[in-house]
Amino acid sequence: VSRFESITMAPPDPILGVSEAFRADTHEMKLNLGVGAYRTEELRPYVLSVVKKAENLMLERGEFKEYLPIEGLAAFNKATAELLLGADNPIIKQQRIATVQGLSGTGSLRLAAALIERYFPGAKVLISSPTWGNHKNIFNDARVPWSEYRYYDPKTVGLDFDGMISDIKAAPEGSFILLHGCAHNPTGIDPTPEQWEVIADVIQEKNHIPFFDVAYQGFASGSLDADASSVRLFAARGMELLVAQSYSKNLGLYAERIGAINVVCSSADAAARVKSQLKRIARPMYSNPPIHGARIVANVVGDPALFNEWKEEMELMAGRIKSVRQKLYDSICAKDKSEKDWSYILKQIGMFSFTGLNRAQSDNMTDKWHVYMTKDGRISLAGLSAAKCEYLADAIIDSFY
Ligand SMILES: Cc1[nH+]cc(COP(=O)(O)O)c(/C=N/[C@@H](CC(=O)O)C(=O)O)c1O
Repeated sequence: VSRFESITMAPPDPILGVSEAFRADTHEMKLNLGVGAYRTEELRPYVLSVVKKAENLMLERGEFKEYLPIEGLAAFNKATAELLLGADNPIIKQQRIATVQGLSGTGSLRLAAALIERYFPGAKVLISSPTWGNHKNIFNDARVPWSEYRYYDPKTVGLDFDGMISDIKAAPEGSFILLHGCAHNPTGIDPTPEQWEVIADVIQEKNHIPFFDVAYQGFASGSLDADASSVRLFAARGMELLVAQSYSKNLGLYAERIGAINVVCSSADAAARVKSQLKRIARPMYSNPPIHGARIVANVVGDPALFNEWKEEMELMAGRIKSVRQKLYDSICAKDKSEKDWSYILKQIGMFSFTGLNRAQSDNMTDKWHVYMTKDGRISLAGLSAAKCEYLADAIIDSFY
């Protein structure tokens, strides 16, 4: 008998497991709308041209592969903080931000969770209901207690703002409030600028700590600055806050695992101490981060021509998703003879559309139509081509009724 007899088979991941099922499907019309990964109109993965240019530059230079410092590549850490807050943000000059390169968004969230577990015993993290599927795993494994604040209102397929505010108000003082900086996953519903002001008010009133997950900066609206406006609003109020960043989507660096955890503190001294403890957590976890993705980001952001070309490519990617969102909406409306109001599909922003399909209806999408999506009713528009919108509209209407 094996010594590992007690280890049972783990269930497939709710998001990454969908791609596994998709690959196993041989049906010619199969469509993968599961994982949030950008695809071109031809439904192929997309390597941004600025990434290829940066990599050619790096090859020509023939750079070393020595260990990075525990906190990561300095040029990357500088660039990522400036992208987040704006290069001229006084916080940066005052050295009040602790930035540590992380293993993309997930690894950065995990570092922050470990810091919370170690230095805020008993503190809770409030996460939106629903939220990105891996948030609960990250805090569970880091042994950080969490609870949910209301976010999605199924009646309006919109934001339950009053519920959100009252749940944040009711949380124990000094809780961490996990907020999606832009392009909320899975709902695609973001607070308005006015609502962000109220969210900041209640977090300040209750002495909570804002904790942003920014995985789509520049990818949601096409503008790096617009997508960072929620974070910058809180920072401008002088609030201390945490921000996890990812370059998986906006620079297409998914498998390079490049991101960062940023902690904005009220003093440079506090930032230095926080950074030192983040390093102490990272060293036994993975020692130091991978260099390739960090160099790509630093090279793209550091070269004005590449930086501008990146912004153009982000607008292109965001533009394709917006147009395929519109085309899906038009296809559904043309086919659906009922009075149902599908406009929520248009109002949502970012990579995803929250269709409102329940578990059984989502199963029908897969079992009958070979459309792969997460069981919470989320579809990744990044995996949809204009050519497939009619087919998807048929599948959605068939599954809804
Ligand atoms: C909100 C959010 N935060 C963090 C991540 C982590 O991404 P990373 O590659 O670790 O930087 C993702 C990824 N979301 C997509 C992929 C995934 O589930 O890992 C998704 O929701 O499909 C998010 O949607």
